[in-house]
Amino acid sequence: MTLRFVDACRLPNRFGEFTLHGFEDEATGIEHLALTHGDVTGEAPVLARIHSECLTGDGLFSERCDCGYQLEAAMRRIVDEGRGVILYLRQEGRGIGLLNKIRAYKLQDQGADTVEANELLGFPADMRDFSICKPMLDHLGVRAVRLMTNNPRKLDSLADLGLHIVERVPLQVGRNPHNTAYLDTKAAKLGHLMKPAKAYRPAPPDAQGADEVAVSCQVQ
Ligand SMILES: Nc1nc2c(ncn2[C@@H]2O[C@H](COP(=O)(O)OP(=O)(O)OP(=O)(O)O)[C@@H](O)[C@H]2O)c(=O)[nH]1
Ligand SMILES: [Zn+2]
Repeated sequence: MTLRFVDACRLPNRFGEFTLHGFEDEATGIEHLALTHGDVTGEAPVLARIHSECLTGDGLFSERCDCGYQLEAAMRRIVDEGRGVILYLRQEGRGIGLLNKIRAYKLQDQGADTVEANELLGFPADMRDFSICKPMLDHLGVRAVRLMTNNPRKLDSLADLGLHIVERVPLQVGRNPHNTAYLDTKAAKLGHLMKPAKAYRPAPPDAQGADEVAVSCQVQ
């Protein structure tokens, strides 16, 4: 794979001031993004999120998954910390693509779980390839990361690809009545490290944002 850096620009958003970096994987033509906040170069490990595209969760506010909540929480934590990086990888639907994810969601509407739905469509449970991450982080000058994730397989894949991960930072947010079964399947079948959840309680009226939703919904 060949990574080509295209350009970077300011990206202020409602959480803070980010720089948006655009890349192309020349082997596949896929465009990937990185968001940085503060100075991410140097020896000190950087708070990082490697986020797989989820148009439905990240852009359309879907409650079927936890992706949008995780993205928001990651941005808030990075801004609170003063520095950090998010790789936004264009690997929608754990790599099966958006239209196949819609097919998989329909099968889940009919009773399949998230793993069975992929398999019924002829795909493995997870088709993602994380090999672009190391060259992206190298380009940004990131040498070591504290990675926000609940997925131990992702940690193993990234470590095998040469990423220096000094710590896993849990990122358990956004449980709600529409994604409870999905999150439980991720824990049971895909090995995600999830603390047990209490029954869902609505967030208090003054709670805003992903972290607050998590606090109101999950056992700490
Ligand atoms: N095929 C498929 N993909 C899904 C489904 N729900 C979410 N996704 C995709 O799953 C990807 C996110 O993966 P997750 O397993 O939620 O999380 P992860 O990135 O492995 O682990 P974390 O770092 O803990 O978030 C995104 O690309 C979503 O589009 C689903 O039901 N079927
Ligand atoms: Zn999602």
